[in-house]
Amino acid sequence: MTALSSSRAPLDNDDVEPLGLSLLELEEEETTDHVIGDLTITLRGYPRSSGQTLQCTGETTWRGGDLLARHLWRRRATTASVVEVGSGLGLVALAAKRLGVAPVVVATDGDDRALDKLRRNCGREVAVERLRWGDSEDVRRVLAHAKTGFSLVLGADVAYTAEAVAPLARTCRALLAPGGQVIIAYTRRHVDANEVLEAFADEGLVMRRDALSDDEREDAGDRVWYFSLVEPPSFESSEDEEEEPWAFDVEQAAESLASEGYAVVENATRGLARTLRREVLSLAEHSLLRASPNALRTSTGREVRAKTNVEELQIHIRGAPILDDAAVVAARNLCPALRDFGSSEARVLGSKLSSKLGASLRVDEVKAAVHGAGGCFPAHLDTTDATGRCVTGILYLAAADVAGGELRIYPSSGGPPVDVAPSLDTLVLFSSTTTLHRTLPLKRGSRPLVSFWFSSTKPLLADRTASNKLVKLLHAGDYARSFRDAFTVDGAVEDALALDAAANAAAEAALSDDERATLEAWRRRLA
Ligand SMILES: O=C(O)CCC(=O)C(=O)O
Ligand SMILES: [Fe+2]
Repeated sequence: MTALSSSRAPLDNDDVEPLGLSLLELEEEETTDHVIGDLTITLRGYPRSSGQTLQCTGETTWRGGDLLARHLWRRRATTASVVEVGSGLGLVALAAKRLGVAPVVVATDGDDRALDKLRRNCGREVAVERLRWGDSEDVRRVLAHAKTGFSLVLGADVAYTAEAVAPLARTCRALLAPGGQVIIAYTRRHVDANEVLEAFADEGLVMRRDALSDDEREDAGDRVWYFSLVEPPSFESSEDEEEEPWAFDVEQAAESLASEGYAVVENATRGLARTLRREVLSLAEHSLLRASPNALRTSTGREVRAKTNVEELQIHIRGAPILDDAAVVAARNLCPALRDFGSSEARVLGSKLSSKLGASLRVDEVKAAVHGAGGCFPAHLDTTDATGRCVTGILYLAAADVAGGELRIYPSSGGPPVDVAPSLDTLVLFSSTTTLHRTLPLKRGSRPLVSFWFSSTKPLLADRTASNKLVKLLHAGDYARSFRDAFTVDGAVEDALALDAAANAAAEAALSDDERATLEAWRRRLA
């Protein structure tokens, strides 16, 4: 079984070794009846219990398949054409055909043994094609049955190894017609549901977990769910996708990110910034942005001061649970470039950075924001490592009339702060975990931007925690000022700042001789 085959999860348990195909010879095939509403579908294949030991499990049926077939029966919706990926014995495809879901139904599998049984079960009723996920030749052959793509793409129990999920998602995307729907019955096994959702989102297929009906929940227990598309993906011509969206040397930026902890690029896009600016401003006009949840908090998390004059909306989050939010759905419909940014431009940037940095970056979040008069972020790090976020990107979208509102970066090298004007089409990338930054108060105009974060499962930028302690001491005055600039100062803010000053004094007293020497050299250089 190769990663591209569409056979199904063989094992419930990672500890169970696949015993090899020879075992197939020992198993007796059997005929089983599957009751789908008022239909009975008879299939020949290996008994379900053998799924625990067989390597090739397209030859038995699985609970996700029963459930998906029943879902079609309950749904009673008709459509133009159906394709099933990883059909196995053919239950879902046969149900689709016999329920009259569509005049065109195509069953597929990537595994030769499964295909034999699939062909036998489907007879002349349902067309059967070999489809190895990610294989464009196979996709082309399947698409011969529905020239503009299939209006319904189905898959049951198809997310069985982590490596197979990306080719699966790509294949579903390639088979889908404009305006079509994808329904995946997912069974919780080795691959986390969020990984599946992310892989589909990476292909522009933003899906969510659907609620099961009571009957379905009874059948499915707590291990099977459906995912379906929240919104149709965009179907711009594929040439557009191929075109490089970024107008700068990403390798060079990656180098600077790795060595300095940040990179600043002007004229970063080929016209995208203008479109995004229009879209982000339209979100503000439609009152779809919300007050920033950032606040000044005590070390116990209690909010001391809310953040003012900053409004924002998360647009893309991996796993996409946020799409239950009506404002986000409205925003995504209103703003196609913003909607696609996470799965197209940001993703392209992430994969280019990845190859340079030797890691695998994926888009973790995309957020649109508009900062108004006085809006300002105090000095902070974006994350302290637990979330796996490693790189922050901000694409600034302000017009020429903007004054103030610079991003101030405090380099880990101990050099002077770097101020970046939030001008249209300026992109900043920096280390989310180690680059201390703030913004300066906005004096005139507004400050629209798109910020995004990449995560990685392994650390890819040098750990600068040690030097950052010194950076914070080096800029302690500006650090404190940034809080006064960002929040209306009252007794509680003064108390927080006094605590911070005491913490700095203690940290400075505890420095090693080497650290003290470094800090003093930095101070002399800045003076
Ligand atoms: O608006 C900016 O330039 C930076 C905002 C920021 O630091 C953040 O959202 O974490
Ligand atoms: Fe930040």
